Amino acid sequence: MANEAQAAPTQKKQKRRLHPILLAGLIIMTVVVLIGIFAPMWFSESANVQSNDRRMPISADHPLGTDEFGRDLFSRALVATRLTLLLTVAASAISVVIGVTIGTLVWFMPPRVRQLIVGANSVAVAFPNLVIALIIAAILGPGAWTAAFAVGIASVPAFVRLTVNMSSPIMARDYVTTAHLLRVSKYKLIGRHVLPNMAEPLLILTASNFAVTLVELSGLSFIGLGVQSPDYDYGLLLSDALTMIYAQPTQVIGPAVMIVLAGLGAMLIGDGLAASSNPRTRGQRRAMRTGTLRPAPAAANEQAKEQEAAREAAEDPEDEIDVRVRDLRVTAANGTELVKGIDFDVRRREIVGLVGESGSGKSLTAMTLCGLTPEGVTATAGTLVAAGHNMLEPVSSRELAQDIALVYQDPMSTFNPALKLNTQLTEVARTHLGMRPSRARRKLIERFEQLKITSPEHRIGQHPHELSGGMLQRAMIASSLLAEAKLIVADEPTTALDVTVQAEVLRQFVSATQELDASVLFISHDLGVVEALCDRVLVMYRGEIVEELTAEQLGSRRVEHPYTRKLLDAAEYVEAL
Ligand SMILES: Nc1ncnc2c1ncn2[C@@H]1O[C@H](COP(=O)(O)OP(=O)(O)OP(=O)(O)O)[C@@H](O)[C@H]1O
Repeated sequence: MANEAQAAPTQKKQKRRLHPILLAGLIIMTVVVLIGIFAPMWFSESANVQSNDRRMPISADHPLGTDEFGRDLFSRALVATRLTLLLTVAASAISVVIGVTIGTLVWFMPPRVRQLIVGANSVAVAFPNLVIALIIAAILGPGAWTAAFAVGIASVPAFVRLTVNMSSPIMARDYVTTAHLLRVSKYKLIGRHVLPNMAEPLLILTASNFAVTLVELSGLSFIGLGVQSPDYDYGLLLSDALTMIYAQPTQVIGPAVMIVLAGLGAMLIGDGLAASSNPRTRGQRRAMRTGTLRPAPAAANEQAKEQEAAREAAEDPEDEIDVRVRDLRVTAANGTELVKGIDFDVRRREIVGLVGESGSGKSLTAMTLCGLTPEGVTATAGTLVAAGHNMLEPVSSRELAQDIALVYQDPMSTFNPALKLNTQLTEVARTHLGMRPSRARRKLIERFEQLKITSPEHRIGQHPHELSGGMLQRAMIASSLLAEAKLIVADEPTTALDVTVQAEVLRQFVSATQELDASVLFISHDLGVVEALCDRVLVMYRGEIVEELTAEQLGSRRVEHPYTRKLLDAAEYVEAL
């Protein structure tokens, strides 16, 4: 208990910790913004008033020297920050507002018009932003705000694409359909249901795009299409410096450093946001760093003995253990015990079913086993070994991604709607197994064929919203087989499948796992499926494993616990209907 009490405040403190990349980006960006606010107040005179100290070299008075009019170059680089930031913010706002508006409104247009707009947008995305910005700026003529407009418009297609892809699965959700039927106005529908559900990826794109916008605006000013003298931004300062590059090369330092600093800050914020929102890394941080998963407060030597036994078992070829769980407890924030000290093993090549009614704790067990303890709960265990890894100690995400594959219950929320299937499903194989993209693609097509996905070559080039729920579920199973993991944890992997394809998909799934020598923890409500598929079955009831059965015992109905009996009776009743 003392352990628990001590851990709680630490947990609270660590929960607020930002991702290090995001923190670095925010610090850099804060410095740049402060420069933008205060530099024009403090350095305006030395930056703008001409003096006789012309072309002075670097000195204590002039850290970057002076230009041909005697103006301090250090001050000019700092003062230029405000206009540069203002123009970048304006351009970014144009891209976001117009892009998101078009991307959401297309869903209220007739299908043909929508296809036309989405098609035209795909063509626009293929053009480099800078080329589009140059054309618009050349048509509108030179000027700071016309350059901001041109650069802003050039990034609109990227936002349209993201919004269309993100909003597509949201528009198909039941609550949106219901709101539509209830005649909720389209603006309310967008504001209440669509935009909040895609705020995170939009924020990531906005931050990353900010850096690109800043560089493009500087580029336009550099070639004379952006900010015009006597105003100046980083681009114009660089342009002035270029004419003096041989006589006074130090003149480029100020604007160059500032462009890099501001761009780096924005990029790091984008990357940091993306890393924080990645479920795999986010789960790992929660599990490993926030202390939501920790060793049970048992006697330390007892625990060490258990873990040693688990390691030995894993090394013994006669008795290979892929999963060993001892005294796993999951507790909600209000103190309710959701999983109450369960024990089980899964041996190599074994398929173990975990059955139980809704809310019995199956998913919590599976997620905690994979190091993905959900937010709001605390897990403790005496031993927790998954795919040979001691999950109570930090395990690298690379090793986890390689050795444990997860098939989630809800395929719709698992996929990134902005990426094509090939890109996201082959990610682990490419990045962690070092597979060449062409090989990963070929293997994915083979797995799609094995799982009866029609036109696999065409399907892998599609976005998730273009596939049905059942197809996505099969695609997810296919990707779990691609990584050649040692342990596959499948949480209701066939719920969205038609019964006619379910049997065939499960057969192929089993034969693939055998071919890969993988062990499987298979979670299901369906006793029939579990009976046909699994070597052993664990029956879970209100957070406890109440009975463990072999497939044979289940088949011959030799069960003891009244709850298992009830489950069987219910399954037979459904079959008889
Ligand atoms: N993050 C959480 N915070 C608090 N309680 C939770 C959390 N996740 C799950 N629970 C609760 O824990 C219990 C077990 O949930 P779990 O998702 O493991 O059930 P399950 O057996 O997998 O059910 P289902 O088959 O419906 O998915 C439920 O009462 C659920 O409400």
